[in-house]
Amino acid sequence: MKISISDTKKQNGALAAEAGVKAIRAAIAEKGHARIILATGASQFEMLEALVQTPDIDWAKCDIFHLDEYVGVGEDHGASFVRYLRERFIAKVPAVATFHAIDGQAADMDRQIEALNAAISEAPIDVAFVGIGENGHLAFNDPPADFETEVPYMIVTLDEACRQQQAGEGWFENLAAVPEQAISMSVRQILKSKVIICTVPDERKSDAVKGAVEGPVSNLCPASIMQTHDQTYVFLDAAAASKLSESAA
Ligand SMILES: N[C@@H]1[C@@H](O)[C@H](O)[C@@H](COP(=O)(O)O)O[C@@H]1O
Repeated sequence: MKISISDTKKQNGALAAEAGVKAIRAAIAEKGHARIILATGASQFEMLEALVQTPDIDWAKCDIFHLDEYVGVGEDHGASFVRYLRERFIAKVPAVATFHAIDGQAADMDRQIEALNAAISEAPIDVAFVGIGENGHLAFNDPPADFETEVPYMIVTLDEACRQQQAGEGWFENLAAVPEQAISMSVRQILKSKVIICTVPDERKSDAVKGAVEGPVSNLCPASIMQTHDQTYVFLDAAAASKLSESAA
């Protein structure tokens, strides 16, 4: 893992976007297109703002894969991650080649997952933008996460800490309103990305960041698995990095 620590969230997001853009441009230069995974959540706000403002990215040569979504949540809901990606990314860049959105209300969920699995398995992913949850989750793989399954997308059960974070961030009225299941990209699929750009601002993430960066690789802190990936870049603001040892900070 390569760690970057910025004074502010804004600067952190800008640096994360810049690193991601480098990987996107390299993929387009090398093979004519880029395959990109996008995460959602509060942690991605500043990175996405910087990403969509970056000039001269040939978005028509980019395939976008959606990292995770709540089961039962449709685009009319304020917490919908598809809605988030449409508003904060798709609407702000020229047309992309493909956008593989996850529909939380798909009538045939198994069929949707099969289609997503087929699409993402067609070719390697060049860059995955991810965050880390307060409970250390990677996408919606809560602890203890499945580090083994090779299935690209699957239905997962959310733990209470994760559901509390979502309610706490204001995406839902209260804990009871947060779905108990989600469709998530698997840990192994995320690790298949050539480059991983992990953007994590905020003090409330500082324990999870310490576990992910300095703790043992353990499915009790799912994000720690990124220590085993050779091109993971972790972008922290000072608050998120505040519990790291002196040497890291
Ligand atoms: N499912 C989302 C992920 O896409 C995100 O990367 C991560 C960090 O969360 P947040 O950005 O809301 O802090 O977990 C969320 O629950």
